[in-house]
Amino acid sequence: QQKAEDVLPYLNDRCVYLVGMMGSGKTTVGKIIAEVLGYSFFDSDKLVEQSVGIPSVAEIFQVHSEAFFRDNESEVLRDLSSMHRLIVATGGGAVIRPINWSYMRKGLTIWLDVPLDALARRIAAVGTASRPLLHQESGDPYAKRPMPNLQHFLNKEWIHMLMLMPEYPLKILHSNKDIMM
Ligand SMILES: Nc1ncnc2c1ncn2[C@@H]1O[C@H](COP(=O)(O)OP(=O)(O)OP(=O)(O)O)[C@@H](O)[C@H]1O
Ligand SMILES: O=C(O)C1=C[C@@H](O)[C@@H](O)[C@H](O)C1
Repeated sequence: QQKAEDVLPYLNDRCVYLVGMMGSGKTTVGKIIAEVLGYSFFDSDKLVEQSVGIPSVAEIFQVHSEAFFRDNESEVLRDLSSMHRLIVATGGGAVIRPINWSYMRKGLTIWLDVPLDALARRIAAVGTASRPLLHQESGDPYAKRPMPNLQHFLNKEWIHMLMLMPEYPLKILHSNKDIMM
């Protein structure tokens, strides 16, 4: 609570955008930070699903296209950028479009950095059916296309902070909120 009180004046009601690779923990971490700060939590993928009326990102890619999903994602991020006191877990691919940077830079952006092998383990644990980018082509999509990994974005001035996320047993992650701040 003390740390939250230290951070809140610095944030000055700005939104916090969590960015990073698929499975890096944006939702998990975002909900904890929102609870600690007393901010509202939003998941931009979920908002796109609601606005399009299709219940999963994988289905939106299938029924329409990735470009359609990205257009809607940009609209969602634009709308969120005029709001305050939100913690936003963005989609793993949101950082690909420069227009999204201009929305997110109005708040504070935090890149969650997780080693690739940990990401692979997490994604494998829940299966890849809900991961459209892993189904687009054979081979390793993280290697084949310009995936939003840290090397591409570290020098961007709109990434304000880097949070190195070690593997935590989830019980510890949720019970010791101090490690987030
Ligand atoms: N620090 C952590 N240590 C161990 N497991 C974690 C950690 N953070 C998240 N996880 C686990 O990794 C998985 C992915 O987490 P989460 O859904 O929060 O990621 P995300 O970045 O929001 O993913 P998405 O690409 O779906 O938006 C979940 O099963 C979650 O429980
Ligand atoms: O899981 C996936 O494959 C994806 C989910 C969304 O976050 C998208 O932003 C991402 O580009 C693709």
